[in-house]
Amino acid sequence: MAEPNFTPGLEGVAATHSSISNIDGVAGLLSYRGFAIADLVAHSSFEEVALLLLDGVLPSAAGLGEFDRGLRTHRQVKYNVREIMKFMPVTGHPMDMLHCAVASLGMFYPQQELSDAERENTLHLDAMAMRIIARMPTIVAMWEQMRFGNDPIPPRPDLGHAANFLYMISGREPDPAFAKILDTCLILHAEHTINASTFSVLVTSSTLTNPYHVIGGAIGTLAGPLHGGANQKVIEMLEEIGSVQRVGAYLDERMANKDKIWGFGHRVYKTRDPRAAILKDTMEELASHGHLRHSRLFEIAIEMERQATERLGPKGIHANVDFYSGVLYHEMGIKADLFTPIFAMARSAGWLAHWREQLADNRIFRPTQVYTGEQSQHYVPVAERSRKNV
Ligand SMILES: CC(=O)SCCNC(=O)CCNC(=O)[C@H](O)C(C)(C)COP(=O)(O)OP(=O)(O)OC[C@H]1O[C@@H](n2cnc3c(N)ncnc32)[C@H](O)[C@@H]1OP(=O)(O)O
Ligand SMILES: O=C([O-])CC(=O)C(=O)O
Repeated sequence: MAEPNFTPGLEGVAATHSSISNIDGVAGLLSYRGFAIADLVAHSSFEEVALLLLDGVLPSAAGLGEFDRGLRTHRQVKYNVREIMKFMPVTGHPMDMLHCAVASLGMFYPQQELSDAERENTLHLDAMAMRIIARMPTIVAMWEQMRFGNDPIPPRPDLGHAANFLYMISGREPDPAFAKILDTCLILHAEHTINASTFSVLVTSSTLTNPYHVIGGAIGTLAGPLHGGANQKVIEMLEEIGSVQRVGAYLDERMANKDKIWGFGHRVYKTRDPRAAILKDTMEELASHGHLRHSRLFEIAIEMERQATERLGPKGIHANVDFYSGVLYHEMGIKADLFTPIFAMARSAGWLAHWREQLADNRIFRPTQVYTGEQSQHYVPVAERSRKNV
């Protein structure tokens, strides 16, 4: 039998057909359902983008209103979820908490498997997706209060998705400029073709399991530092560098040790990630209007991007979305370990769009492998094995 082809990391291998988003990694372009992300950031909201991703078309005013009302209505999570969270160690990472809490939703909103009729009922799938998108920010914000010994702050139905999250994590009336920045970040993080966590969505969805397992698995995949977890690593790296003057020496040392520069490089983009450009411009603009400080970390980030691009740019390695998102959140006073959970809150929209797309034309994922192990071994009983078998 012919040996199957193996491509490490499945680089360039198409895992599905999809009409959800598209990347031109050479030109540095990203669109959702054919709409350029810059247009969506300029004219849309996370709520509308989530519905666009799920349904494939820009919603009517009535459709958007209904979806938005649904999100606001379903923000509360059952009291039992809070009871489970009480047993989690407060020192645990919020991504670990989110993974467990979202997976636990399957027990409180049971849906072990979807019937054929349910899988074909797009309204039913939309409603399930909407509830998950609505509840993830509440879970993250509950944890932010509970881990410091406070009671969770109930969601406010009069606030939009981004503003309500800022309210729940701080207990303060959100600054509209910050709510707008967070809305921009949520739009930019909502979807990105078949990245690692979305690939996990395809695989999990293809077994017809419930969407809580699908999203739980995706959260776990996003948490890693080579993927969504890089945004926290970036801010820790900038803190470690400490000053603009130390950027060059830091880069020299990491590159000499062949260590990665966090927030740089991408499997698909061989130029600057268009989202990094929008996030940096957003920061510059807000700083120039006095909404954000032009802080030490932002100055270090700018110098870091300049020097790292000088060295790595010729290899096609540039700043990615994780490079500036963390700096923005940091400037808004959000703790570093919440950066990846915020990414997950946004990406839930794209994940659930892929869940729906997979269900619409499903075949279980079952790739093959190139076997590299032993053949035809002779079994030796334990008493007869020599020490070198240990
Ligand atoms: C939301 C997101 O997931 S965006 C990505 C977030 N992740 C990061 O920022 C972590 C840092 N970046 C990386 O680890 C990688 O660039 C990834 C994981 C994003 C992409 O990985 P891959 O496409 O598999 O590229 P790979 O890791 O094989 O790198 C190819 C070459 O570029 C180099 N390279 C890639 N990224 C970096 C980086 N950030 N810093 C230094 N060198 C890098 C590698 O060392 C390798 O060099 P070599 O050919 O001399 O051995
Ligand atoms: O696409 C990827 O490989 C990583 C990702 O999720 C993103 O950049 O948003």
